[in-house]
Amino acid sequence: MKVIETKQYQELSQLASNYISDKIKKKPNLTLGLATGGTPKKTYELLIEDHKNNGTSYNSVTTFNLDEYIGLDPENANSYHHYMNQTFFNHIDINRKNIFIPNGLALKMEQECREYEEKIKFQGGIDLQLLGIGANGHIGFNEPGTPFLSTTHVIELAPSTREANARFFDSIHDVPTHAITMGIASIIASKEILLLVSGEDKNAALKRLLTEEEPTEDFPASILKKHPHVTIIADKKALKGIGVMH
Ligand SMILES: N[C@@H]1[C@@H](O)[C@H](O)[C@@H](COP(=O)(O)O)O[C@@H]1O
Repeated sequence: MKVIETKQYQELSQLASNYISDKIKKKPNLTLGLATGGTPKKTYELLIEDHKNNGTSYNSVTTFNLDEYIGLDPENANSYHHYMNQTFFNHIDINRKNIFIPNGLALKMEQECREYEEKIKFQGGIDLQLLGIGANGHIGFNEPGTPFLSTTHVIELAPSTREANARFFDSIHDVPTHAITMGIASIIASKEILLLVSGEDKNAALKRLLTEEEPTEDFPASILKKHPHVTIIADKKALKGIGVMH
């Protein structure tokens, strides 16, 4: 895993945006895995700026999002469909038919999960997966204990995840209890992974990721150690007290 340290969140976002936009320039029909949450917000903002100022085109790009809450309508302000439209898709020239986000309202969830995996495979796999990390080490919504061999599935959210994400909702009672998420095996099948880590809240998780030895299902992000092409961009606060080789 290659670690790039930045001074703060702004610089982290700028590097991440440059990284992604360079990939698209090199491969205009890139298949991009996307993440939600607070961390990548600024990256999306800068990618939009880059699209407007430099003409980076998403016309041939295909995207797959990591996850979605179960039971939230795409119009719901807290759904990841809504987040992605508002934060990114509405502002770039992506072809709507090339956008894939798990359907949290599917009547047959098992079928939805299976078909999501098939769509990724049909597309030839994900070239670059953008990732964040939960304070408990979750990636996507794969909570501690999720099997490394998991593919897209429905998961019960950990109480700490619901608490952390309650900041986006009116009350913690409104945070869905379940989500549909790409599995750990689906994430790790991506050809390349870009993990963004910002702020002191993530310091302990990042420390565990960078220092502990063997991957363990108790700490989902630890699987990244087994992936041959992972780049971590982290700011000083996230890296506080962690010795990183430069
Ligand atoms: N499901 C998302 C993850 O995809 C995200 O990476 C993580 C961190 O979120 P944040 O960037 O807001 O800290 O938790 C959320 O629950």
